[in-house]
Amino acid sequence: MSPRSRRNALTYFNVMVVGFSGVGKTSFIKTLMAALKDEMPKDKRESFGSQPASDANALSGPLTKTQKPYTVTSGIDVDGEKVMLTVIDTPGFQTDYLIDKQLHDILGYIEHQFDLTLAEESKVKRNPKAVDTQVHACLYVIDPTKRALDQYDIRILTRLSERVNVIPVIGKADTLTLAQRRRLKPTILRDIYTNQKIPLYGMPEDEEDDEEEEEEKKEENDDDENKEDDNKEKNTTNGSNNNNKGTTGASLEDFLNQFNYQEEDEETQAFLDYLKLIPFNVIAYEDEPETGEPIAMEGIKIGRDYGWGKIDCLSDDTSDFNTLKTMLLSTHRRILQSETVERYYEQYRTERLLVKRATKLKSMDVGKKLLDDLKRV
Ligand SMILES: Nc1nc2c(ncn2[C@@H]2O[C@H](COP(=O)(O)OP(=O)(O)OP(=O)(O)O)[C@@H](O)[C@H]2O)c(=O)[nH]1
Repeated sequence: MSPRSRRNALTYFNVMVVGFSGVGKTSFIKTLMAALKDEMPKDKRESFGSQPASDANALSGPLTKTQKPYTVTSGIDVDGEKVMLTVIDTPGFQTDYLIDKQLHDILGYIEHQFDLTLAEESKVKRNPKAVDTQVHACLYVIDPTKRALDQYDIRILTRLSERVNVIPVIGKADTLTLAQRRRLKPTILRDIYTNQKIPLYGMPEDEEDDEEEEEEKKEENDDDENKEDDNKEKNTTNGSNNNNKGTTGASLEDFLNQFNYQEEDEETQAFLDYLKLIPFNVIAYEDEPETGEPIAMEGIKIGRDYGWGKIDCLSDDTSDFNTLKTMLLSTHRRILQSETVERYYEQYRTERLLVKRATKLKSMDVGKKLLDDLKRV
């Protein structure tokens, strides 16, 4: 697509926010929408025309507990490109008993969007204006009161990452001191990368299928001169085109230390920047209890007032909110979109086809058996 037609085309980008109850999911979404609204003049917003169905009023008024998933949509301009951003808020996880049921519902929502694409693809005449509702990214908001991920977080993250690009975020980061932030981050990463090997978005993968391993060994024997390159190819990053692999038992920091940032291409640099920052620390704005609007503060549009000090939610000095926003909407958006199609949707489609084939074969077997039985009668 030429840069010009890319500018005119409308692209859909859908982000889901998931986590335990009370970690600040709805507040984060309100902060994101407020920040985007602030960046984009009203007339430009209106130029997007009709928007996909969304619960436009869901974010207005005082904060309440989210009871069922809902979406909020906003047309935004990203580097001259029209993006229809939809954010999906989900009810927070609560008790052990409900976690699997809630997880099942969330995964069901994600899979339903794949089914919609499958149905559209199987039409003789496809709708060129079909809305892309696939979930391109899922922010998992981690409870800042935890010292590390617990078994539930690990279970949820593992299941989610089978279907969607999962990005870890620490909510309410203002409730942590700098030392606490510094301790929590590596602990979370150790669990995700070193101990549990959960393939979240961008995570280096160290598991190779046997075929690949054998091929590499063969290549090493065949061409000694290419040894150095082959070693580099032992690394692969989830969601990236580069082939950089982690080493079993090593930390994410060890993995990152293998790179010479300046010498890498733009996409690898984008991944290195991302991996250095996860899990992102975010702080949501403080709302007026009656209206739900940001509290009024001199010189700060969206922030929090502690009495002893104020913070600007958009300032890079206090949180990673701004960086996360840029990463999602600008530097990583296209990769997240293509990963959704190439990795998750394709995987889902293959699974569905296999199930269909197995059912067909089973019914053929049953039919054949019936015929055989009838012949015998
Ligand atoms: N200090 C602080 N408080 C926050 C922040 N974000 C949200 N809160 C507060 O945390 C409480 C819960 O926030 P919500 O946004 O409703 O949390 P949620 O995860 O959507 O909760 P559920 O709807 O139950 O799933 C509210 O009292 C918010 O004001 C934050 O960044 N810092």
